[in-house]
Amino acid sequence: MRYGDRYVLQGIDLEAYPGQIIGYIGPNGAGKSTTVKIMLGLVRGYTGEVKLFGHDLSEDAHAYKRRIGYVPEVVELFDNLSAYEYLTFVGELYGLTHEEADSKARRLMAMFELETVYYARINSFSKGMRQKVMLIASLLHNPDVLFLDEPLSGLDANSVMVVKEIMTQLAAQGKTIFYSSHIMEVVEKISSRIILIDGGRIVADGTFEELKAQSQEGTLEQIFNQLTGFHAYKQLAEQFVSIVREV
Ligand SMILES: Nc1ncnc2c1ncn2[C@@H]1O[C@H](COP(=O)(O)OP(=O)(O)OP(=O)(O)O)[C@@H](O)[C@H]1O
Repeated sequence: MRYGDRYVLQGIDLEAYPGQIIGYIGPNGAGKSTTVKIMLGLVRGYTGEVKLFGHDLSEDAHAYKRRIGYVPEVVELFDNLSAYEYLTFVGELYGLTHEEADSKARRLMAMFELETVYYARINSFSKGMRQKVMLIASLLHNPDVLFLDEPLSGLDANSVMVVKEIMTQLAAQGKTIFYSSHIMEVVEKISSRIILIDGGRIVADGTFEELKAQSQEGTLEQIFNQLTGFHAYKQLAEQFVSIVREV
């Protein structure tokens, strides 16, 4: 995949299966979001083959989109709508009736203790509340594949535990979850498979135990640093602070 004359993905070759939670990680700008956007049909112009549920993406975009859920990293849209309006709108886009979407959305909001703000505008919500609304929106239509970009961002400690457990249970029921995050501790614990990309290429692909054995490092953070060739964090921080202190 290239933007202009710059290649941002260079031969990403992977297959994902039902029940996998794939921690899709890499440094800023590595190409994670671009991969996800290609699979969602949001960007075109790539070369190579992308198949979802065994069908090439170019065949019938509409049919497979109903089987996908997506939580984007940055949520700015639909701020003027209430949670009720937004969730029923999304539910209907995915083929639910208004009543089905409303009933499901209302009950899922209540599970996150957000029943009292169901009719409030999203622009009055905290970051964590918005994140919960986005998670509900991505799941209303019971998708088979989920793309989650920093899904725990802004969530408090209790909600983090609930959402992690929801992901585990969804995967146990055969859903495939693509999980992009920079929080290595969570990726390490939750993923059944970890794919590390750097500079548009896959540099590691396996279970945490396999990656650990290959790299002889103890934590995913250390494996990440080793495989992306980054060791100089202390010096970098020192230089940063010394510039800050120049006045
Ligand atoms: N629309 C675009 N036009 C031009 N270049 C782009 C565009 N979108 C992304 N890029 C470039 O493609 C590269 C990969 O970006 P991408 O957003 O996929 O990275 P990422 O791994 O998701 O990063 P992050 O961890 O920061 O979210 C970056 O160098 C970025 O500048």
